[in-house]
Amino acid sequence: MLVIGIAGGTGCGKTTVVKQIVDELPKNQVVVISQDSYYKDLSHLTKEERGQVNFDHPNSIDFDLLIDHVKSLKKGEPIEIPVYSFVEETRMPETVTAEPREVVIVEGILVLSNPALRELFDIKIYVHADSDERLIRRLQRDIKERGHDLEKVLHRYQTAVKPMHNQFIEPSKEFADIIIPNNHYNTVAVDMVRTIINNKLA
Ligand SMILES: Nc1ncnc2c1ncn2[C@@H]1O[C@H](COP(=O)(O)OP(=O)(O)O)[C@@H](O)[C@H]1O
Ligand SMILES: Nc1ccn([C@@H]2O[C@H](COP(=O)(O)O)[C@@H](O)[C@H]2O)c(=O)n1
Repeated sequence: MLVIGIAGGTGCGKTTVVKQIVDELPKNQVVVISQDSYYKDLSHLTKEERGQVNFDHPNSIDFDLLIDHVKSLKKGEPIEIPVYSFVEETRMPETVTAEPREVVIVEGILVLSNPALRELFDIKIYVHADSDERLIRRLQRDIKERGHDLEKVLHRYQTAVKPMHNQFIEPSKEFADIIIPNNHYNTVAVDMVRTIINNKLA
């Protein structure tokens, strides 16, 4: 089994890069786990209280469960991935079953910042895009897909996203084996990662 960690700031293109990698591999060879699925359950808080949470701090993530799940997959055991709602800003009651596969991809802003999780990765990738580019992408996505308004996105960006990026995410770049520049779509880098995966699997 090959376990790949893919980190990078919000809007850098992690999900897009993962999709580009996975699209070229046989479906039954890959399982993708998103750190976003492991936001802690906040159903005991009101929606307004949940809106005040710093979702970019490592404490907002249930890393213990995420680490347990990666270890289970490595042992060949299936896992029950929590379902997270960005609109409700909490965990949903249902889970999704994921089976172990030859390639396991774990993607999320903080996946290279946690030492115990990092240790489980065979390949560590950091996707880089400049902060202005990421903010533009984030604004478009959060307004369109996550039901936030302009003021909320900008407030969060200034109070949580940017400071946490500088404190935890950007410094985790030093642990990466590969850094993918993604201000523009980077097909060459994606091809190289695919080749590395195919060589490892051969
Ligand atoms: N290289 C790129 N150039 C322009 N837009 C991009 C690029 N990569 C991703 N995007 C767009 O930016 C937004 C955020 O990308 P996404 O892959 O969801 O980032 P992340 O998972 O890192 O938050 C999406 O709308 C996506 O289509
Ligand atoms: N309820 C939430 C939970 C998280 N976020 C933001 O998601 C970002 C991480 O996801 P990416 O796909 O962008 O990597 C993170 O920056 C959180 O601020 C949110 O907006 N609402």
